[in-house]
Amino acid sequence: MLNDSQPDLAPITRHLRAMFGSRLLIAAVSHLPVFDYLSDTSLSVNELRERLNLQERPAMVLFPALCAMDLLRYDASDRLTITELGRYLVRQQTPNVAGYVGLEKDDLGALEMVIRLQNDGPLDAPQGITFVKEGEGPSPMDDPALARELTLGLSGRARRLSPIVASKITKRDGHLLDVAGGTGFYTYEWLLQNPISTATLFDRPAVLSVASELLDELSQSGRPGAETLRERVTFLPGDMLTDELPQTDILLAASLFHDWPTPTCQLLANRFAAALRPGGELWVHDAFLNDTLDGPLPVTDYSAQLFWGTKGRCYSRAEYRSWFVQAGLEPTSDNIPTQMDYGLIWARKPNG
Ligand SMILES: C[S@@+](CC[C@H](N)C(=O)[O-])C[C@H]1O[C@@H](n2cnc3c(N)ncnc32)[C@H](O)[C@@H]1O
Repeated sequence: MLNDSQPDLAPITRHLRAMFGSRLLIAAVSHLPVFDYLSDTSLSVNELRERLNLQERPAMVLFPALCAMDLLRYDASDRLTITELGRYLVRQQTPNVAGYVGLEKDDLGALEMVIRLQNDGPLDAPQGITFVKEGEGPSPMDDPALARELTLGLSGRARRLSPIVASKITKRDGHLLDVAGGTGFYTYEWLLQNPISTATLFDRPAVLSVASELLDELSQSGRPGAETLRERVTFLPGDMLTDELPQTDILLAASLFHDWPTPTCQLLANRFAAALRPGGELWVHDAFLNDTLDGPLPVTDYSAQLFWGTKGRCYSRAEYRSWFVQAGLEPTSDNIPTQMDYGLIWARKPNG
């Protein structure tokens, strides 16, 4: 069993994700070019978006990242302006390091980041988008080999974080619905801590077959209660965007919203609210931007990674809570850290 007294693995994922932040920096300095537009004026988010010809998602990945790098900031009128540090990226200033950053301008990752920023995603994705199943188009989550690779790729993080998450979300005799539950570890650990409760693991069929194998392994581990898991879990294949979801007391959305654009997040929040029984709870485990959309740096780097690979980005708690309110839920003010730059927030469905 793991718990939060063990080392936080965040340094590893921070080093990994810094690559995507670096690509944003090079794109902003050498290709877009953000610092030229802001060199002698401040601009609102929408004004800067228009000048750069960026859609909402790439702008909400790039601008928070440049703020987190202390290169841009919001002034008292909520307009973006260059910081003292950022002035060293303005070409008219002497000295500046825009040319030095520009030595990397032909880096293939940076060039592809520019394309993705300008296009709000890759120009072409013949196999579909990572971790996403939407409509009739191809999805790697429906290809047995790719679904296995991607699901097992998440399994180490899930093994590590799931006991911590299970210890922090509500203990309850009732039902947990783990939507887009992937490996199933969040479900299994919660059931181990709630010995008479039941759960549904909802995901694509190819993902659930990997989750079932992982459950076989856990069931035979000798851990107390592990032998009861199989009879308490229902594997439910489906499409969370269109299929009916079973009624539940607790709904867990772990690393889920961040794969989707804002309108889909609102749709999902509405669907999840409808699946909750009165008094039920929607729990989100994710990495959150500051409500001021200016950091923290590990999360803006993660947002850049998600922008690169999925249809989503990281969102602030305020953005989540606005979806919850629109879905008829009552957000709590709890901000519960876990590890690896993740945390939990939750909302309640009113009674009756
Ligand atoms: C980033 S993974 C998160 C998995 C797990 N919750 C975790 O935290 O490890 C996203 C999951 O969403 C699932 N998914 C994507 N689109 C889906 C859809 N339309 N219906 C159901 N599941 C979907 C994927 O198969 C994948 O397992």
